[in-house]
Amino acid sequence: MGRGTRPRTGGQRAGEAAQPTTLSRKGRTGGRGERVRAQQVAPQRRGPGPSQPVRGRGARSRSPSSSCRGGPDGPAGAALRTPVRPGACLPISRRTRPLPAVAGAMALPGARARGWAAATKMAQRRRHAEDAKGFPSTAPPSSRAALYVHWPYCEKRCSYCNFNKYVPRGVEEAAMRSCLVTEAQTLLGLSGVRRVDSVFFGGGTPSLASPNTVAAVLEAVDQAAHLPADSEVTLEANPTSAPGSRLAAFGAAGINRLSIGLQSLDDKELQLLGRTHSASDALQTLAEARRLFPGRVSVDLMLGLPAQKSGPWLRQLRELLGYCDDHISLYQLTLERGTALFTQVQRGTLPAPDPEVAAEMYQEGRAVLREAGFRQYEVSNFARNGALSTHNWTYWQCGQYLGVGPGAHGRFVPQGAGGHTREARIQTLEPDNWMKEVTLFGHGTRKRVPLGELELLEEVLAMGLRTDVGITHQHWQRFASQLSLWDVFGSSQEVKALLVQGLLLLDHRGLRCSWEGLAVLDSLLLTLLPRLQEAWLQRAPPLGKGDDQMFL
Ligand SMILES: C[S@@+](CC[C@H](N)C(=O)[O-])C[C@H]1O[C@@H](n2cnc3c(N)ncnc32)[C@H](O)[C@@H]1O
Ligand SMILES: C[S@@+](CC[C@H](N)C(=O)[O-])C[C@H]1O[C@@H](n2cnc3c(N)ncnc32)[C@H](O)[C@@H]1O
Ligand code: SF4
Repeated sequence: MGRGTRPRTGGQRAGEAAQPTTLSRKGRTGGRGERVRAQQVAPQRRGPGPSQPVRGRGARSRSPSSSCRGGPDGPAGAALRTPVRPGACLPISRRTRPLPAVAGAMALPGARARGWAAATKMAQRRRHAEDAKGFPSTAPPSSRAALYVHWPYCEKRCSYCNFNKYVPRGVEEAAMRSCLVTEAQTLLGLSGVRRVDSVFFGGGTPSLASPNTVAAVLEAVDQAAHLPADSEVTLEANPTSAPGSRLAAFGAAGINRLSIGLQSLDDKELQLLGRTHSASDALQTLAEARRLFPGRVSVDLMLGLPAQKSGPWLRQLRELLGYCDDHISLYQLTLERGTALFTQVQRGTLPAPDPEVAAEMYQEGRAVLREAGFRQYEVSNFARNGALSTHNWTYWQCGQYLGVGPGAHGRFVPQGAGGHTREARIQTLEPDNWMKEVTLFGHGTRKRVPLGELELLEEVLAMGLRTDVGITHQHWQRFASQLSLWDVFGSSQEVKALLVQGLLLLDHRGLRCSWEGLAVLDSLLLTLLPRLQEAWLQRAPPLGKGDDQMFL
């Protein structure tokens, strides 16, 4: 099938948790407002607006998987117009408009003043204490979770970025640290989680935070739950904010995996993106990171920039192969309304990125990585030597995760809320407001949305198919014990057509995309999601409340 003959897409936007179809459903949030307040959620100010529903016409034409991290993202229909959208890793996408910088705060106090010794000591204490606790590694899913921590500050606004980030004059780091610790403790308590399998410090630019802050959060997590020494603990690092000595201090604080925002190996492109680093800065950081965290360094590389051509980009990728470690993420640029790049393209001072060229880059790029021994384990993510990101894997497998910090997202079953219903949560976006709320309530949750049965299944489908293993029968049954994958998809003629075209596989293992299918996942979901909705509505009535699903 030639290019352009079928709707193509690939995934979601870079760097976000691919998830909640739910938080973004119009009409669902309104009626819950009162209940939410009654549940003592911190007062709402503003935040991500409602996004497109998953069902209905608008939703069909956009990719559910494109809503990756904190809010609705790309324009409706982007999934059809855009050939591939590799990118994002987390659930919700965000319509988080960057808010004004925090004014009048002091410059980086905290760790720099205190030195790294405290951080190192804390990390060591954590490691030693764990054996004594004797936690079973086979804790039930309801008592396990991943934990995301959002550091909302950056040195400078990149021209393309619409994440929840702020460029302050200074940061009240001690206050921020204390609030992150408090919120982590509160959410761990609310969730009843007793074991944290991974922690991810994302942003913003968490490599601007002090290692003391990272250590304090990890210490709190370990005390409130249990953080095994071999848990994956990732930090996103920007090249210019992460010299070797600082990276080492993060290692001493408990970080054991780094995700470097390299973005490009072309200085002109880096300038266009408004990055503060050069290609040589990026390579130097990468080399230092590999020395300190061998086998546990990832790089983000962007594609589909205005005027970018496939040949030179592939040369960059090949060059990168000479320097990189065992994990690479390829993120297609999403032109975000409200960013400098969007305005430049809108005014015609820059050409719009060509989706056909981006599709070509993605297809050829993934082939290059395959040849180099990388497994494409997810739409945008490639690993060799088993270096998959376990944190992001939890999101794709619809495991529980807690979101700590301004604008963080989480999904977990709150204890004491009368049962097993999983909730999507989003924390208040603006850091000062979030800190006030954490101080008052112990957390800055601004929205809680219980996930309905069908919504959860839609997520299991849309998220699971992003991975190369797809959805096994066993995995599906954890969420839908009375509706098998065969029941849902086995008799659909439309699904059969996708199987015949070799885009999808449904067999004794479960449902998954083929290599070709993974690159056009969003278009497959246009068929699969409605089929799931139909089958779910026609299913035999459940025996009793909660009998047909486990919401874990
Ligand atoms: C851009 S991805 C980069 C991942 C990187 N390529 C890697 O392999 O580690 C950032 C990750 O942070 C997490 N994340 C980002 N924003 C988040 C948010 N607001 N709430 C929860 N998790 C978030 C997700 O796990 C997402 O995959
Ligand atoms: C939000 S950043 C946070 C980490 C760090 N500050 C950095 O810049 O690498 C995480 C990733 O999201 C990607 N990203 C942000 N906005 C994007 C967009 N509009 N399109 C594609 N990728 C984007 C960045 O390139 C980066 O690799
Ligand atoms: S440094 Fe990262 S989070 Fe900050 S503006 Fe740039 S891309 Fe966005």
